[in-house]
Amino acid sequence: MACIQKTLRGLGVLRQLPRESTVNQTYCRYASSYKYLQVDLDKKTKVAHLTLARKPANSLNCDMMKEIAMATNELDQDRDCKGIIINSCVPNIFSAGLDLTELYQAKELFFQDFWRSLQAMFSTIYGTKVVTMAAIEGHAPAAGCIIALATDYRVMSEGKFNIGLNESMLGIPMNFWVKDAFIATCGQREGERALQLGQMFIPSTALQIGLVDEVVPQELTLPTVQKHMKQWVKVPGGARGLTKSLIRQQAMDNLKAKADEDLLIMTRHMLSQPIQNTIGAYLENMTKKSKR
Ligand SMILES: CCCC/C=C/CC(=O)SCCNC(=O)CCNC(=O)[C@H](O)C(C)(C)COP(=O)(O)OP(=O)(O)OC[C@H]1O[C@@H](n2cnc3c(N)ncnc32)[C@H](O)[C@@H]1OP(=O)(O)O
Repeated sequence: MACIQKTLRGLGVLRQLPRESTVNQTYCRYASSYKYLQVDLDKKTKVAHLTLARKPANSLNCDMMKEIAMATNELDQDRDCKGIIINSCVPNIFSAGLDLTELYQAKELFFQDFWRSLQAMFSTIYGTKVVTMAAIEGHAPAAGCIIALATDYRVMSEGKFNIGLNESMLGIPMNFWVKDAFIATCGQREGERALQLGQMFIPSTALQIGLVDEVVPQELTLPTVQKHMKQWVKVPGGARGLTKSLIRQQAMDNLKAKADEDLLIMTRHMLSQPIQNTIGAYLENMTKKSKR
């Protein structure tokens, strides 16, 4: 965790937050600290719910990604927290991925802050020693899928929802740490196919390729995650946490070592005219669609 804090501090993401605003002895809510999240920690079960709450689609703007990193870090530091469930309060959408309105015609300095915040959000969730699970009750494209990939266990709702890394289809080339996380989860062959094609998956296919661990009716999604979490937090935390670090440390070290390089490459790509044109056209389509 020292590594996560160092990364966050380096990225200017970590700031002093109030330790907690206590509602009562067994239930505490960090929500007052966050604009785009609700964070509730049940001190009795030692399980926190980190609920994405940026309507209308939980698109990830720079501040929201910073908040997710800070909240995860804060929970990681809290002795009363053994598990974090990430879910959404937006019906049928887990997260619509990066906020394209912030990416469109972004200035270089802002983009750098934005990308560092994405790196920090991922590495904080991926690197925390506490158990993390995603209750995916709707769409999870691109960076929405990245949040889910960073967790230890994913349950998705049945329905007409999509999950996956569609970056190629948006003209955005894949980067190394997202590719690594996808391949670690779904394997080399699936990675070669899905990442080149920018494929999105319906829940049953996501289950087949191992992108999610379970698919259940929507109303059972959160209860199913809560049931699994109850089991996982029973495992002695020291041993489980060290085992998790052992498995994820290499990826964390790679990201830390190559974060600047990733930023440089992605700045060049994302601010290039062809990608900006694609994002502009995509935004125009979304506006037309919602006017219909
Ligand atoms: C190697 C790179 C690593 C990381 C890179 C990641 C790249 C990204 O994350 S780029 C973002 C990719 N995201 C998408 O392609 C999804 C785009 N959105 C959708 O497909 C749909 O919105 C949805 C399937 C998520 C939901 O569809 P639904 O019909 O329910 O809602 P909409 O009417 O489409 O959207 C509601 C509302 O939200 C706005 N919005 C949706 N997505 C975004 C977004 N990514 N950024 C900004 N705003 C978004 C949409 O315009 C609507 O706004 P209004 O109600 O104000 O019109």
